[in-house]
Amino acid sequence: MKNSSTLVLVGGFGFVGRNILDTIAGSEEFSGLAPVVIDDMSNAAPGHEALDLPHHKGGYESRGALDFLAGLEDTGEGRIFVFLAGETRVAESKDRPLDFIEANIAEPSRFVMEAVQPGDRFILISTAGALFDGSFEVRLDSPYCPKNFYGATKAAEEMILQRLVELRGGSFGVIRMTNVFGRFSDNKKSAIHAFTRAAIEGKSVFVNGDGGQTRDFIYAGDVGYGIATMARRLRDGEEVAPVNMLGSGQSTSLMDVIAAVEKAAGKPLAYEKIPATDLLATEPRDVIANGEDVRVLLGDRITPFDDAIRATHDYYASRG
Ligand SMILES: Cc1cn([C@H]2C[C@H](O)[C@@H](COP(=O)(O)OP(=O)(O)O[C@H]3O[C@@H](C)[C@H](O)[C@@H](O)[C@H]3O)O2)c(=O)[nH]c1=O
Repeated sequence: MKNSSTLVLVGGFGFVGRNILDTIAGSEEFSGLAPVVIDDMSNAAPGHEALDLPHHKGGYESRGALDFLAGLEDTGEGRIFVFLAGETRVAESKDRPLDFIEANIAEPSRFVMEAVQPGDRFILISTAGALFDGSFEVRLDSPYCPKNFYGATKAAEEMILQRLVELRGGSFGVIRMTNVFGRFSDNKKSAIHAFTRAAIEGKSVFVNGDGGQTRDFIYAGDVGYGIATMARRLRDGEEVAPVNMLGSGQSTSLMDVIAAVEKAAGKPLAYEKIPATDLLATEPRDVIANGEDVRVLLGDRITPFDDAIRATHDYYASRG
């Protein structure tokens, strides 16, 4: 039996990181991965205090984070980085574009130059929706055509970090995700989370446009499993593709999201349609990931949409 490999989750106490940690803690399959977390706590999901694992609370770009990495035991197996940090709000990227360059390109680049060592493996978490214009089914080899500034920074980040990681003697892979929803999303402002919280609290929501825009929504538990699986395959020396995608392979409109949230809540959700013309012009109308491509990491382990909405509703309902 090999030693465990250190799995460094940068931004690991946030929404997706917490789902990865949950997966790893819950299954023998991932016992070869020893997670550690670097997180500035700006988006930490509740309950991280109870997690018993090595961590550094502070920005990954700070000296303290690099010292933390240097102080970890060398298992002789090399490290696997999962880089989750960054700006993700499509709607905000047109208002403060330079923040997105700093958070999605400049700071991650500096981190790679300082932290990555020969033999390390680096997984960048990226977006499947925002890299493309929404006019075709997204495939692993689809050419970049972002419609918004956020997507442009993620495309640039993928290209730049790949080169930098390789310059540092590491190996690079990317996992692009469609719209993720589910447990530990307390700080997320995205549609399903906003709608679920509003349904529980009896509040009203805004629907941009006609609500006919579609997204490929994927349950966060599946995303946690998919990312942990890529890390586990790297650790075991299995062949992995440089570009990977996590999605459900199904498309759901915003109005269908409302119907599913109402079903889970057992009551109607009040909403108001607003034009939001400027914002909609910068978004893909439809996002769907190719069904075969998402099975590379997930196989058939894709949670049905209604079950995942119910689990999300129950998570919020239980939090009171
Ligand atoms: C939050 C919200 C969204 N919308 C609309 C905007 C979009 O057309 C659609 C989906 O919006 P969002 O859920 O915000 O996601 P989005 O489709 O804008 O996509 C993004 O999702 C983010 C979570 C990721 O970080 C990004 O990487 C990207 O995938 O719903 C509303 O109409 N009302 C709302 O209250």
